[in-house]
Amino acid sequence: MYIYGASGHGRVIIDLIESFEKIHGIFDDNPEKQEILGYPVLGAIPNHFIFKSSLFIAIGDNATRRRIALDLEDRVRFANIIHDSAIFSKRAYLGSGCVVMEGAIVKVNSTLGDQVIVNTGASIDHDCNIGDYVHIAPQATLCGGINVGEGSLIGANAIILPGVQIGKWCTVGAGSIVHQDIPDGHKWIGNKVMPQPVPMVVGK
Ligand SMILES: CC(=O)SCCNC(=O)CCNC(=O)[C@H](O)C(C)(C)COP(=O)(O)OP(=O)(O)OC[C@H]1O[C@@H](n2cnc3c(N)ncnc32)[C@H](O)[C@@H]1OP(=O)(O)O
Repeated sequence: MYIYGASGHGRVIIDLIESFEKIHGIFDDNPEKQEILGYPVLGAIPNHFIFKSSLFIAIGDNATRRRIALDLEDRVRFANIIHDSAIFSKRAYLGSGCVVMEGAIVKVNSTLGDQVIVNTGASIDHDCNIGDYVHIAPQATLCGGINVGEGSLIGANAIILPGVQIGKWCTVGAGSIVHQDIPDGHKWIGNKVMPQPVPMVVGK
């Protein structure tokens, strides 16, 4: 597997996979990144680089992960990573480029889109629909029947009550309790939605 991204999330992914997966190379556009956890960083991906295995985009920022995935989707297959300690229902589904980290749970009839991060100990209960480029942060709890739109961040330890619909490119603050639907592009902090939307990601 190749890895794109040599910052914090890159370290997490290397640490997660290196015991069972050969790392063929690590890329990062930032020339100052020369080394990560003892592995050399090869710089940006050259234009005509031929990948001999799949790639994982190890970038936590949802909009950046989306941009890179759209740039590279015609050139390489994206890997999925599900840690051994995660519980991923045999009746749950996922796209490509996703990671389900240590102790996370994805239950029956739930679906992850592409490039989704289900971080450490997060719990996605039955019949949830998680859009592309979403990040469910550590220990967040999604009850049953929740939709999370493309690009949204569910902060650490947030709780989303059953059936809530969260729009695209929303942010839910750490530790929040979300009891109502959130429109596209809005931020929710604590127990209420903020009045002003944030700019949505459009185009490539
Ligand atoms: C492995 C990992 O690290 S994965 C990383 C996962 N990331 C997270 O879980 C972080 C999620 N992000 C947050 O919780 C952020 O604080 C946000 C997005 C909710 C708010 O960010 P900003 O819009 O920059 O707001 P800002 O920091 O200016 O705070 C605005 C107000 O909300 C308060 N506030 C910020 N976050 C929270 C929160 N989670 N809960 C309650 N209040 C909060 C601030 O104290 C401030 O209050 P004030 O106006 O009375 O001073």
